[in-house]
Amino acid sequence: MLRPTAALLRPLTNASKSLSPRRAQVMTTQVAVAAAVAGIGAIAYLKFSSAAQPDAQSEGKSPAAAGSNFTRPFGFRTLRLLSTEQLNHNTKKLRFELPDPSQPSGLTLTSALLSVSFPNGSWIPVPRPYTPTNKLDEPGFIDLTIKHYPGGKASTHLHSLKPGDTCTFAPLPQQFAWTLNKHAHVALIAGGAGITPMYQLLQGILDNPSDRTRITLVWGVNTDADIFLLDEFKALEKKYPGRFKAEYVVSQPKAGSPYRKGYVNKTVLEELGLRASETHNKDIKILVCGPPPMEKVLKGGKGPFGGSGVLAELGYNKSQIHGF
Ligand SMILES: Cc1cc2nc3c(=O)[nH]c(=O)nc-3n(C[C@H](O)[C@H](O)[C@H](O)COP(=O)(O)OP(=O)(O)OC[C@H]3O[C@@H](n4cnc5c(N)ncnc54)[C@H](O)[C@@H]3O)c2cc1C
Repeated sequence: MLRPTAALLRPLTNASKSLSPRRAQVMTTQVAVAAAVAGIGAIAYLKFSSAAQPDAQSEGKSPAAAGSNFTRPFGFRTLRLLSTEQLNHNTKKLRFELPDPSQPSGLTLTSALLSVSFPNGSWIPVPRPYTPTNKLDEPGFIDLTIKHYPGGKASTHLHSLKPGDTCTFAPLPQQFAWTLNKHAHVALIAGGAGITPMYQLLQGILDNPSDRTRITLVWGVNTDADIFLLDEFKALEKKYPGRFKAEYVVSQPKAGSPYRKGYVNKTVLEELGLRASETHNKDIKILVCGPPPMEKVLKGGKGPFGGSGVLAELGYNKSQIHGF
């Protein structure tokens, strides 16, 4: 899984490694002081820009300057919440206004934003990545689909926001770039809120008339009530027969549930035609996004003793698999 803060600090750590021990120590101290000062400044900036209700807002304009959506990595933007929609018992769609209402976000497929919030007026920023789920060419807004984890710092704060409130975001460096028609088939295996990058990607693929990639979506959830986007997926299956198929796997289904019961395991994936040896999987990419236990079962554990996962047992090699 992505570790945004580690990625931010990596260049500083690498720079100090190549110097003599004494210089490195002095440099490290200077860098640490500079980083602390910059950090405090950045926190103050983010805190006040997040909390601010600038004059522009009272004039009905977005808090950030117009003409500049997310075009630079780590270019922070404070966005105003336009509306919220409850999608199921624990998931909300939050629509934020972009600084330039005439332009789309500027994000590319499989992008995520880093949200920086200050829950309950705290001075300690809580950075968390979220994946926009609206079509990326839509101008003027981004939608975030956020699951509430009880006690979760960022998700509780974001679920508490009301239209007019603001939150600060920056684009994260892309971990996986989608290339048009590079693969004949893509299998998207999601668990819980891990559906969001899959939804962003599959909309981008299917909306692009030049992209012919076939998509199999497998979404594992705990209960029937956890499923949302059902109508959207049904409509896409109808619009793209033979190209898009969604399968739901529910670990604790209600009586009479129409969905497949259990976890996303080897048997389920075999039954869905996802064995590597099958002819239609000759040129396949497997993308996985879910809670750590699910990712471990599918991709195997980390390190030499991590063991192989279900996808290796199905015949896939590491280069065919990407985890968000
Ligand atoms: C690249 C990327 C994109 C993401 N996109 C989205 C998105 O679009 N929508 C979305 O809702 N989330 C998304 N997430 C997850 C999100 O960043 C947060 O981890 C999540 O909202 C929980 O944060 P929190 O501060 O509320 O919880 P925390 O305060 O960090 O944790 C509180 C409790 O929740 C549990 N918890 C936290 N995260 C998870 C998890 N992922 N699965 C199971 N239990 C968990 C913890 O065990 C803990 O007990 C994404 C994560 C990554 C890495």
